[in-house]
Amino acid sequence: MRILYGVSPHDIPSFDTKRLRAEFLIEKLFQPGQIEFAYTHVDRMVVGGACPTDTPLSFGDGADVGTPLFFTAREMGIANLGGSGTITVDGQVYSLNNRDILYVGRGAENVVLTSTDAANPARFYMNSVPAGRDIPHRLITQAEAKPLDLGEDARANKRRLRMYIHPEVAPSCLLLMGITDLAPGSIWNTMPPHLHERRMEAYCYFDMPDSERVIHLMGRPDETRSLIVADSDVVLSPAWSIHMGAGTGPYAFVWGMTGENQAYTDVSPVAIAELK
Ligand SMILES: O=C(O)C(=O)C[C@H](O)C(=O)CO
Ligand SMILES: [Zn+2]
Repeated sequence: MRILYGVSPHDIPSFDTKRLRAEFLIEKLFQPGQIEFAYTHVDRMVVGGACPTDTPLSFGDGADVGTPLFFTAREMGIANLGGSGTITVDGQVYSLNNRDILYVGRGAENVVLTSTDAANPARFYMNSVPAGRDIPHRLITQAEAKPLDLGEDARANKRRLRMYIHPEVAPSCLLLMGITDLAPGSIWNTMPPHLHERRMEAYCYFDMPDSERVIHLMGRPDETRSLIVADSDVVLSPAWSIHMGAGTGPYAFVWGMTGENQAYTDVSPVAIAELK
C-alpha cells in the first residue's frame, strides 16, 4: 500500500505544488484489472480503487493493516462509480448499479469484486476506517440514500447531496459516506465552505471528461492552497482544512468522513470573506 503520513497546517506555507500533491492527492487508484489501496495516517482511513474487467478481483488479507483479516478491526464503504457489478462478501452476493454503495462491516473475511460487462467495467471506490463493533453488511441504493438539496443557480453552487452511510440511513461505527452531484451549469461544491475539527474527509472526484479539471481549495481559511484535480483523483482533507472546489466542466464526488462523531452538522461555517 502507498502510505500518506499527513501533515500539520504549519507546514503548508513552505510546500511547492509537487509536495502539496504528494501529501494530499491520491492519483491512479483505478487501474484495469487491479485493486489499489492507499493507507493514510489521517484518522487511519484506507482509500482504495478497483476496476475488475474479465476476471474477479478479491481481497481480505490483513497483512497490510497488521491484523489477521483486513476487516478484523475495520469497516468499509464501497461506492460503484462505473458500470454495474457485484460484490460478494463471504458468499453473499450484492449487485451494485452506478452510484450504489455497499457497507461492509467488521469481521468480513473475503470480498470479491466483479464487473457485469468488461467493456463498461464497474469502478469500486473504497473508504475504510477503524471500527469498534460488528454491524451487518448492507447495500444502500441511490434511491435509498437521503437527499439534501443545496445551493442556487444564481451562485453556481446548486447540487444534490445524498447520504448513504449515515445514522439516519444505514448505520456504521464511525464512517460516513455519500455522493454529491452538481446541477447542470453549477460549478461550486461545498460553497460556502466549512471546517469540521472533529472529522477528516476524503473527496473522490468522478464523472469528469478527461479534458476538464476541478480546482480544489484546501488549507486553513487564511492560508489556502489549490490542487488541480482530474477524474478519479482523491483529495485528503484533514480536520484543520477547508475543502471546496470549482469545476471547469461537469463532475460529481464521493465524500467519506471519520473521526470523533457522525454528526454531519457538526461543522464550523467559514465566511467567504475570511478566505485568503
Ligand atoms: O457540496 C457539498 O456541500 C458537499 O458535498 C459537502 C460534503 O458533504 C462535506 O464537506 C461534508 O462535510
Ligand atoms: Zn466537510
